[in-house]
Formats: sequence, C-alpha cells, structure tokens
Amino acid sequence: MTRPLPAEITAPALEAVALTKRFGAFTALDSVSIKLRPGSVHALLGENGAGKSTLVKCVMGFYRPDDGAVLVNNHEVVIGDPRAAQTHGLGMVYQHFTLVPRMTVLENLVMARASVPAVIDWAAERAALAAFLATMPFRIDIDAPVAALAAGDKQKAEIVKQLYLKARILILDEPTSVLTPDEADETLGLIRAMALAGRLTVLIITHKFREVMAFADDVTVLRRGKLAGTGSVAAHTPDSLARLMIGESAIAAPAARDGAPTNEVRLAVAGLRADDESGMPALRGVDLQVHAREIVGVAGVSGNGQVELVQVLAGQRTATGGSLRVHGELYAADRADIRRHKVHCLPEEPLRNACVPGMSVAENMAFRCFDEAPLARGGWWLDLAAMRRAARDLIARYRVKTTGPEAPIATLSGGNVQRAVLARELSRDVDVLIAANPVFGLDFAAVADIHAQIVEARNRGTAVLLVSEDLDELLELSDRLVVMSRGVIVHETTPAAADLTVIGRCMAGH
Ligand SMILES: Nc1ncnc2c1ncn2[C@@H]1O[C@H](COP(=O)(O)OP(=O)(O)OP(=O)(O)O)[C@@H](O)[C@H]1O
Repeated sequence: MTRPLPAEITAPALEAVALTKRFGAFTALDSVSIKLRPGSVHALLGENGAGKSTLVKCVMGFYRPDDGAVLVNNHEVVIGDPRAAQTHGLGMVYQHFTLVPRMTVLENLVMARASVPAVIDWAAERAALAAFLATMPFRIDIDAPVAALAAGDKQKAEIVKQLYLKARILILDEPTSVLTPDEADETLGLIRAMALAGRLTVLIITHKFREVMAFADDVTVLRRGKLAGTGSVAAHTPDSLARLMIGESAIAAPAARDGAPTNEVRLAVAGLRADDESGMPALRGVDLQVHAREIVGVAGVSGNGQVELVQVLAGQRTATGGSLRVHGELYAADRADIRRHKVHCLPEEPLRNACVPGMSVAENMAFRCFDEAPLARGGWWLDLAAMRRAARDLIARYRVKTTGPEAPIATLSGGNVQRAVLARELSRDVDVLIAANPVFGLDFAAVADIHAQIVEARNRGTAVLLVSEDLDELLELSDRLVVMSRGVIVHETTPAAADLTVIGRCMAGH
C-alpha cells in the first residue's frame, strides 16, 4: 500500500516530464518522466550507465536537457545552472564529501551561503546555526573540524549544509556508499523522519535494495536510458526490482573456488613502513603473505593504512622501511618489476588513479601493452587499428557500456570505467592482483560479474590481495582474512572460523 502523504506538508513536489538528453548521437536519457510526491522518499534505481546521474544532472542544472521540463509544485521552472536549482529549493548530496576538511562545520556552512558578509559576526552565526540545528533531527558538533568527524557525521554535515541552504527537495547520489551499515541506517532514518513530517522531499540514488525496501516510499527504475518502471515500493520485492533493472540479461553465477591455495608464497610483505600524505606514519610494520591461488582479504575501517599499502604495492608511494618480495625476489614496484612479475592493480577511484580521463577507452585499455606486439610494430610504431580491435574485443567480453572504443573514458558511467580497467588488468596473465574496493558504487549485476572474475583469476593461480571496506565481500571471497588497524595487521582468521565480534573489536582498534 502506498504511504499516504503527511497531514502538514511544507516540502514541495518535484516532477520531471519527458526529459531527453543526448551526447552526440548517443541518447543517455530517452523521454524519462519521474514524479516525487511532496514529503516522500523516492528511490532511483538502474544498472551502471542506465542514466540515473544524467537524469539528476538535468534536474539540477548541470546539464541542459534536449527536451522535456522540470516542475516544482506543478509550475515549470527553468534550471540553467546549479545555483538556480538552489533558488528553487533543490539541494544535492554526493557520494564523496565536498566540505573543506580543515574548516569547522560552522565555517563550512557559513561560507557555502550565496552571499557572505565582508565581516562575519561568528558569534551571531554560531547562535543562528545552533538554533537552526535545534529544529532538525541531525546532531553534529558544529565546532569540530570536518576532518575530525567520522564518515557518518561528515555525511550528516553534508545533508545539514543543504538544509541550511534551504533545500527542501534533497537529491542524494549514493549517500551511504562510504558509510558503515549502522551509519547508513541512522542517516537514512533521519532523512525519512523529516520526509514523514512533511518537511522534505527526497530522491535517492542507491544500488542497495535493502535501503530501498526499508526507507523509500516510491521507486523509479531506469534501463538503458529509458523508464523501466515506477510505483510504490510496497508493490515490489528485491527480485521484481532486479528484473526491472536488468531486463533479460543474465547475472554471473557466483564462481566456485577451485582447489586450495598452494604453498608457494607469491607476495611477501615484511615489516613494511610508509608515511601518509602529511608525512605521518601510516604503515608501521605490516607483515603479510599471499600464496598462489589464494585470496587474502584485508578488512579495516578506512584510514588505517589500507590506501598507503595499496599505493606502495602499486609503486605510487615510497616505503620508508621493510621489504616487498614477489616470487621470492625483491620487488621494487617500478614499471620493470611490475611487468616482470605480472603484478596488476585495481585501484580505488579508477578514473582518477588508473586512467587518463581525456584519452579514449581503447587508449586506456592499451596502457599495459601499447609497446608490445601486436599493438606496436617495429618496436615503436603504434598500430591504431589493432588497438581498436583489441579494445572492441575487451568491451564485448567484459560488457563495458560505451558508444565505442573511441569514446573518451571520462564519458563512461562510474561502473563502466571500473569494468574497462578490470578488462585491462585481468585479461592478461596475472601473477599478483591487488584490488582495492573493486565493486565500490557498482550495481548488483556488475558486482556479481567482477567477483566472479576475481575468483576465476584466483582459480587460475593468481595471488590476490583484496582490500575492502565491505566485510561481507571479504567473507564471501577470501581464503584468509586479516584485519588492519593503525598501520599493522592485528588479526588473522579464515572466513569459516571468523568471529564477527572479534573482527569488529579489532577493526575498532581494541
Ligand atoms: N558527458 C558525457 N558524454 C558522453 N556520454 C556520457 C556523458 N555522461 C554520461 N554519458 C553516458 O550516458 C550513459 C548514462 O550515464 P550515467 O552516468 O547517467 O549512468 P548512471 O546510471 O548514473 O551509472 P552509474 O551507476 O555507473 O553511476 C552512459 O552510457 C554514459 O557513458
């Protein structure tokens, strides 16, 4: 049954009618309509590349739609840029944080206002913000520097910022992907409470069915740029939503583990030390071994040295102590050693860390092998036709959604950039694979695909180091699991023998 609207509503209704957006010859959004009832939470679902971001970017004024209209409270509005969206009461919260880490919450909020006085009366601003917060369900320390807040509080501060800027229609783009399940539930619960009170209308992009079922009233599903279905969440199950999302396409079956890990230590990390960006010790003596045909999962709360560990292994950060060995030989993590030992990497935020955004899909896919046959002839002559052919093959095999090998990789949706990098890294012989949060922000079909690929690589004999903030993913994929806290490994177990209370305690640093 559809939840009736709250009795007293101050939040507006939002409607997009027949929105169409083309990029060149490609139609990313094909006459899509969506209706947000005032005071409701509306989920927007779709596979990677379905058009969800394009739809909200059209509504928020980042893109100008080729056709269609946006209505606030049944009146057509023209939103030419994000500032205009703000004046119509629309606010957007992103997956990644946008507040300035060194400034306090109060400073961030005041500076975000459209007009900031030349001389700021901080005492008055502080009192006004405290009074404003007293009317909100969100509790945050407004005098804390943003950098000192836990991820859940940072996301709450991002939401409070939009409310403070008078947003009454909140659009959230995967707001919980950086939060623990408890933090996610608390944040979504608070937003839902405000919607239930009629104070907020919410559109939330998420890949998590559990969140849709628990927190949303209505749902709209996109598939390949078209509307696949819309209606009350109560009329759906996770299965029916999954079917709407993917249509007839098949989902990869979970790959079975084939054979036990061997005795050959493929990757050995001993006493590894490294500093973080600000020169503080991040790795304080990491000892770790990964065998051939083994997945070792590294669990931990983000910020405990995982990023630095991956960077050192990928040659993007210099160690200050300890040693790395691959195949028993010292490994310098430079281009020659990476190539000689067949070490491959799936880093976090692949568009930033593993791609050149302005270059094409084909060029990005060729990074590993542009100077080898068949792509290079006579030692240096690049065969562009061969490069395009190789890319077409990878695009088909790894189901990368792109207009073609010539498209700049930055124009692909987040999930499809991930698939393209995966295709490049896994389609060759891989002796050691370092994967960092490899399914972050991906839809369930892509998650199944990528997990299957990682297990298949392991079955072929690859040693896999899987660093992830998602404990469920680690428990599902790992042969062995270690917990990292404050730059050292503090616990080791197998998934079968894992005690979640002990793991939780180790993650929290107790
Ligand atoms: N600026 C652009 N130029 C060309 N094509 C684009 C551009 N932005 C998006 N696209 C294409 O439009 C399609 C929809 O992308 P969009 O980012 O809206 O998907 P999405 O549903 O948000 O996916 P994800 O869950 O991976 O973020 C994709 O095929 C993408 O390649």
